[in-house]
Amino acid sequence: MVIEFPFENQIDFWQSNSQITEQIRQICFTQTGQHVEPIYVLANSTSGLTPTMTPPPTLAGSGMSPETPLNPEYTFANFIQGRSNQMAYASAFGASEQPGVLYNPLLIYGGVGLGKTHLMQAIANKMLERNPNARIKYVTSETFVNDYVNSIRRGSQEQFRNEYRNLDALLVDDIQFFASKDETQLEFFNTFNALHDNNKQIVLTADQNPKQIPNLTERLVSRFVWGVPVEITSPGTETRIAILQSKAEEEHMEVPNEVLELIASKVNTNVRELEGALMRVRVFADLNHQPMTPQIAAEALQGMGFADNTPALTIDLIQKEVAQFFNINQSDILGKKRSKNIVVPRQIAMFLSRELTDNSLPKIGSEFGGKDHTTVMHAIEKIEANLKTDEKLNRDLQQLRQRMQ
Ligand SMILES: Nc1ncnc2c1ncn2[C@@H]1O[C@H](COP(=O)(O)OP(=O)(O)OP(=O)(O)O)[C@@H](O)[C@H]1O
Repeated sequence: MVIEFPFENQIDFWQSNSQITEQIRQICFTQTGQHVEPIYVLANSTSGLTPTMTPPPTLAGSGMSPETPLNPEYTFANFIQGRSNQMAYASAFGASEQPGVLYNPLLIYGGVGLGKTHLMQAIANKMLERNPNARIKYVTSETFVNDYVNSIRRGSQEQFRNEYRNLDALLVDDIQFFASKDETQLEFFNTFNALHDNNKQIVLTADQNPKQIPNLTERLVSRFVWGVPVEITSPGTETRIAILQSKAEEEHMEVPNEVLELIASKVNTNVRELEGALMRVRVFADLNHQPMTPQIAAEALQGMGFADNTPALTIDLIQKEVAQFFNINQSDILGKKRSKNIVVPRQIAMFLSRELTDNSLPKIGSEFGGKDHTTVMHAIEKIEANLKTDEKLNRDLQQLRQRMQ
């Protein structure tokens, strides 16, 4: 599938290929309802992007797939640990410290977008940091299958074996696709043994425990679970917030905590969607020339199929929004100052509290620093009267309502 992607207005916001890839994943998911992996991002010269993701050279004539480059951004340093991935992190880190020794094979399994590939590649990146000449091959199981089939077709099995067995580490992503491919499973079994017998590191990922993957031969399953099969599950709320904070920092974005909390509360599926949601909120806010507020975030994520748990509008939230809008402090709104730049926002906040919440006049008064209900009534009448003639007031109120819906 080829997706034409309207870079124009949005290019400023995407500074790295990984972000673009993430965004494309999101778009593919929205359009097709399926998780697909974009292969290459081709950028033209006017887009302002350097085409760093152009296809790497093929191994001419060998029938072997082009090398899949490791993503240098997948490191242990930027992987956030939580209860859901602690074991996987510790085992992967252990494998990177002493490849081929303790955690061999290392099998990480769990649902989509939870960090399996990240950890797998972090091992390889760490190994390369220590020894830039380490021979490491990263493939998906589909690539392994294709390479094997091509080697049969071309009679180049010797070359295939050289390619896959003379390694310091072999990383195979998504081994569930070996299911039902008996000949490939036998070839992989032999590859596995050759590497393992020589204490070379093997790292595998799967979408579920291999014992539950149908149509995998028993001897292969027994090899897969030989070392330490570790599961990654969906991160809890705190870990999701920490991941968002780290992502925002990486991208030099200043995002208020309430916004991160809102995104984390809505997107509880996987980390890929979590990151996509953050980017979506950022782009949405920028395109609308609005600051990132919980309301804007909720609007940006509307209709994306995430949980609708937008916090109910409260008087406190209205006061905060109005204060931010008029560039004053919330304490000014609650206080007694009588200067015009404070009195008008205070009256507006009271007016909106009456309009947008179910609170009574006495309750609103008490939440505005213990004021009497007649003060609230006076404020509401004043705003209603001014709305008949004051265009700016109409515009301000319109914008405030939009922010809070
Ligand atoms: N704990 C984490 N800390 C920081 N980033 C994370 C974490 N978990 C996942 N990510 C990020 O989420 C995105 C998806 O992760 P990754 O591709 O590793 O998932 P996966 O489990 O391999 O998914 P799939 O099964 O779809 O291949 C990546 O950008 C990765 O960096």
